[in-house]
Amino acid sequence: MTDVVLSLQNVTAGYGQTHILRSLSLRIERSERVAVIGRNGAGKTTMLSTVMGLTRLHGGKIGLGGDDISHLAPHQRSMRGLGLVPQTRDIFPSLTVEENLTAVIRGNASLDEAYALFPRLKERRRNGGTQLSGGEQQMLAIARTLMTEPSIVMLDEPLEGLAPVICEQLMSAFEQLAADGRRTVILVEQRASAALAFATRAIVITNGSIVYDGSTDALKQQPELLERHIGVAQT
Ligand SMILES: Nc1ncnc2c1ncn2[C@@H]1O[C@H](COP(=O)(O)OP(=O)(O)OP(=O)(O)O)[C@@H](O)[C@H]1O
Repeated sequence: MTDVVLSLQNVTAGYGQTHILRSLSLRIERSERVAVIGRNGAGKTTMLSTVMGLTRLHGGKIGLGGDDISHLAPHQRSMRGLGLVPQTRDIFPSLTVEENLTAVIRGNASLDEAYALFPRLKERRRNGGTQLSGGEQQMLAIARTLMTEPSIVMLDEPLEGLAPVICEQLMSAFEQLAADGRRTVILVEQRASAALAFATRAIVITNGSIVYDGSTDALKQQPELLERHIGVAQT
């Protein structure tokens, strides 16, 4: 039996009158690890922001659990378990690490859990957002989203601009997030090789349309498809 937690049905969305996503459909099941990959400008960020309610939906439906959330505001989607870690990180620069976390904490979320995932944040808990390195800011952005107790965590290019050693730490944190099956993780990444190593399912987007949706293992067996839609340099 399938347990679909997130569904997009013929979703068309964009900015102003411009359509970026073109009749996009997909169904994601509980505890899946999904990589969304594609070239710059393919529409990956637009897909996440449309799911979160931050981009205008021109047509189609978005379902969360059994409910149609197409017309809910972003905070209502957050209350229902959607969590987005935006590419822009959006931490509060004038607050300390701990204040950033406590400002959004909800339900049973705990600082201890966030600090266990990112011990570096505990060391830096009294530092202001602007005093953090890029990697620490990314850790804080992720931890902050976890404070809202999401059942679906959407990460938008979390590795962008970070040193390889930090990327490894973040990838290991994503493993922990997904490990116990409590959360569905959707990872949008330019670094396709890292995303494909993490995920069991891959979605490739080109020009706002899905050109591949299937297992990562099967995708890895199709280098010509990867080259055409992502570029060898990105993998
Ligand atoms: N706020 C906006 N207003 C108008 N057009 C936008 C806006 N944000 C993105 N776009 C356009 O939408 C298209 C898809 O952009 P999007 O950011 O979703 O792509 P992406 O696959 O996430 O790429 P990247 O890896 O560069 O972030 C691009 O043509 C982009 O220029």
